[in-house]
Amino acid sequence: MREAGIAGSVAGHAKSEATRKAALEIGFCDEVFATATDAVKDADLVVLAVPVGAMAAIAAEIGPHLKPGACVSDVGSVKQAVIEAVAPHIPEGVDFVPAHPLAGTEHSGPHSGFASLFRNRWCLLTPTPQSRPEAVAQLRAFWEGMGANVDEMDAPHHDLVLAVVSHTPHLIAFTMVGVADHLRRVSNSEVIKYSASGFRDFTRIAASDPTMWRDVFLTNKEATLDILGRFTEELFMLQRAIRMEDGEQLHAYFTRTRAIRRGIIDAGQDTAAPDFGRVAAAGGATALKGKE
Ligand SMILES: NC(=O)C1=CN([C@@H]2O[C@H](COP(=O)(O)OP(=O)(O)OC[C@H]3O[C@@H](n4cnc5c(N)ncnc54)[C@H](O)[C@@H]3O)[C@@H](O)[C@H]2O)C=CC1
Ligand SMILES: O=C(O)C(=O)Cc1ccc(O)cc1
Repeated sequence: MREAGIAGSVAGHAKSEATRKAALEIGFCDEVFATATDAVKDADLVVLAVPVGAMAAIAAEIGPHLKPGACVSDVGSVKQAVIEAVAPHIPEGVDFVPAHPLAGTEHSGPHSGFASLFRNRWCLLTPTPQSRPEAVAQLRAFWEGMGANVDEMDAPHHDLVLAVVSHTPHLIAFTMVGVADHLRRVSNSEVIKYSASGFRDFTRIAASDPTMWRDVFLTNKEATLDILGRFTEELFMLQRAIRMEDGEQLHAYFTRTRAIRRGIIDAGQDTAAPDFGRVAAAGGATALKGKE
């Protein structure tokens, strides 16, 4: 936001004093507040950036303190649950436009952010029937200003898509690292030493924040279980093919998956920065304040 010049000023809130201090030191925020209610005062845009399971509590806290005409958004990895948690606390005259930038790392905290994080990455907006088109357009411009490509979809579809492309793959990575850890015949040092890039990426993903991922699976339960069920069916089919030494089936399967990968095109676009006002960021909630 700051690099793109789309924030007049950024106010932040995080519960931990160390996080607030770090956010100021690295220039992530112009000011930090010990309470979310202070951070959102006079903010034009408030971005909730807490684990999905903590969204309801922070929305309830800030609800009565939001400026009329403000827009509330979030970056949660699951969207239906966030809408259910946040929407009841949004007062009349304040917009709520849920969003999910598909960008991040296994690291957490203010030091994990960097200006190019969202460049050429997708940000999915899942407006509710109550989200005014003007607010949706403004939030789109906000994310495009940081270099993101923006798409809109409804929240249930978002949650299903993410179960396929992110949530279930993360679960598989967590599981595979757990399996390697249990296998006493292969030491942890051998796992690290000899891991090819695929498994190394599993271990990177397995280092992601446990609270965040617990909340993702608890709140996107149905879609994750649906995809996981399909995954295990395919896995059993491949397991059987290996047992039966059915090379033809294995080859046909891998030929199909290779074609899918080759069909995936990385399309990116840079967009112009919108003219945004003053931004207030909260470790847990980020708020954009009036242009000064
Ligand atoms: N890390 C990633 O790669 C991505 C994360 N997300 C989503 O963004 C959100 C935030 O994740 P990160 O920024 O990675 O986490 P983070 O750990 O860097 O920041 C989370 C903040 O929430 C605060 N917090 C935690 N529990 C809280 C509670 N009960 N009440 C109030 N504050 C609380 C923490 O103190 C911290 O300041 C999550 O909903 C996550 O699903 C979305 C895209 C990518
Ligand atoms: O670290 C990775 O590879 C990620 O996939 C980061 C990530 C985590 C959660 C999201 O909702 C979006 C992106």
